[in-house]
Amino acid sequence: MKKLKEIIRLMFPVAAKRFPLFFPLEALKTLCDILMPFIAIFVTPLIVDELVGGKDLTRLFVYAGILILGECLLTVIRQLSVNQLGKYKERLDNYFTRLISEHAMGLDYQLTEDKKLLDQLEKTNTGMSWYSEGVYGISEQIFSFIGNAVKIVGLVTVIALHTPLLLAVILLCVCLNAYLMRLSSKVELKAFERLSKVNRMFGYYGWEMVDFRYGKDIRLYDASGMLLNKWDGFSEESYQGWKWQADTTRKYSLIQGALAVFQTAFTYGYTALKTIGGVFSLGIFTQMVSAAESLFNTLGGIASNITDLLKKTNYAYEYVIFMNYPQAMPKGDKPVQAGEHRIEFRNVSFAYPGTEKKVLDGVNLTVEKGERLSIVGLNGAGKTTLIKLLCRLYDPTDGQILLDGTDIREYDYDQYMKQFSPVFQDFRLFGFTVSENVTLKGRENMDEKDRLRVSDLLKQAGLEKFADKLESGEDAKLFKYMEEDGIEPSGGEQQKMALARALYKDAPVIILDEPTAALDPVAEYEIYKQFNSLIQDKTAFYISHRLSSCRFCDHIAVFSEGRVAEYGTHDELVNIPDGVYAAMFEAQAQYYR
Ligand SMILES: Nc1ncnc2c1ncn2[C@@H]1O[C@H](COP(=O)(O)OP(=O)(O)OP(=O)(O)O)[C@@H](O)[C@H]1O
Repeated sequence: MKKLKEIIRLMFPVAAKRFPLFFPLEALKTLCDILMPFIAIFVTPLIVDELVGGKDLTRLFVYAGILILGECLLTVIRQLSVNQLGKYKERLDNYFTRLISEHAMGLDYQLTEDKKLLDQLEKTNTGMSWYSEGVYGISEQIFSFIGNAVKIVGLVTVIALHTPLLLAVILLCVCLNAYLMRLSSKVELKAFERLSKVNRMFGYYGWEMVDFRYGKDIRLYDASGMLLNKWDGFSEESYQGWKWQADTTRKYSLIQGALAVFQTAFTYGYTALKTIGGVFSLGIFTQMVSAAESLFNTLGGIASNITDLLKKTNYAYEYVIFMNYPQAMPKGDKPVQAGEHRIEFRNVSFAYPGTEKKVLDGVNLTVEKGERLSIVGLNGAGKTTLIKLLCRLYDPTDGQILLDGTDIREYDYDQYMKQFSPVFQDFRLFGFTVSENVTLKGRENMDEKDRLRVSDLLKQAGLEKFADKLESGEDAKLFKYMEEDGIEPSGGEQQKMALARALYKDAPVIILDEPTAALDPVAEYEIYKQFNSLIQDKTAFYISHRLSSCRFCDHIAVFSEGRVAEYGTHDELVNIPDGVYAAMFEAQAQYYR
């Protein structure tokens, strides 16, 4: 009950606000459901008694008219409501899926690799869409429950007035039925728990196999066999889950069928005996039979409402858990000062969540306002991790990062995130147009100024010729996977687009994490030159394995095993005997001599 209350509190106002007619239509449908059986129950005995008794044609016509017109009217209203409600089903599902995705995108980055959260997301999506049908499924059960409860009061009164024994037998059958339904739904819930991880993995491998981005590796490394094996494994596990559910609930379904047959036989036998004995008129006989049948169905209906509601509540409650999932990092409310920033890493150490190994170990580093710092080091030295901490994708395990002297955890998170224009090694372009990828604004929201700026930035990022070649210019859509006429930019072109995106954001701190790895040496030189003049007084971090980029920087920090092994200018570092930087520089220089 507590869970249902939470679901109603969290979901219903949102749904009512988005679709104001949904709940009134449910109420109208319920009203028709309540009235419908009573027309037949009260009018049919009148017709039967009139046929075997008075045989007055006028009365018969009036009764038949009430019966037919009433049922027609209610059926039409009900069908129209059901039809309208059906349209809301899909829309409600899409709307809540959107809310789930919106919430997921707002969660702290480090939670994206939290297995518990990923399982929760899977449970929320399948729980809402498949198992509970979200607001649509829950409200359908609640309205149906209310309708059935009102009907039961009426039907019990009608039957109890004539035969309390029949009422007692029906109630007994219904209680047994409800108990069996409860057992079945417990089994189903267990299967749902068991299948949530399997479904996630199943979905993951299913997508990977057809994802264009994996196409090259699949073909060249013959990975299809391995992927299919994985998929077969999860497919079998999934089948076993469903099989277990079907096998376990089979006996309950069989007993439920037998109960329905017994109840019908008893109703007809008992009331027929009473009619033969002269206790009931023929009209009462028909009234009792149809009221008993209706009561059995309605009681069965209400029992199924309760079990279904309990079951759906458990599934839909996954949404409540997900929407209240605790964020991983504390956030402050201090405003960030406008302008350039001074950044200080003070004794920063870090191990990734769920791991022991310190990827950063006591890092001390200061970057003054407008300074350009180059970070170099071997693979796995911790360079990208340092940037991830600065961008608050993770928080340090120990130590502090200060922006203008204040711990970054104290700042308003959204404002803080606006201070950085990073280009990560594993940046992603979206299936949008070129200009949308740069601005991350829909075409309809871009004005002339934005368009001019995009052209200018693409030029500055070295994409002038690329854009000129495109038939629809900056409105060209990316990726064939998304659009038939989608373009497939080369790795270098994609990297340049990511650079244009960073320049468009125009944040006070620029971070380039190996932004030139896919660029040819001429483009690399041009980009650094352009960037250096474009970013003016901004504070900048450049991570690169090509030490030539260090020429553009004021200082170089050499990382080794999570520590700053060396720090200084290029001239200072190349002269350290047996220094890490000197060795790296010498190794690279050899190839160019
Ligand atoms: N999400 C993660 N979870 C656990 N360990 C991670 C994660 N990301 C990175 N690591 C580990 O942290 C270490 C440092 O990685 P990082 O990406 O910071 O190195 P890097 O210096 O940028 O290397 P490269 O030059 O190869 O880009 C590596 O050993 C890596 O395996």
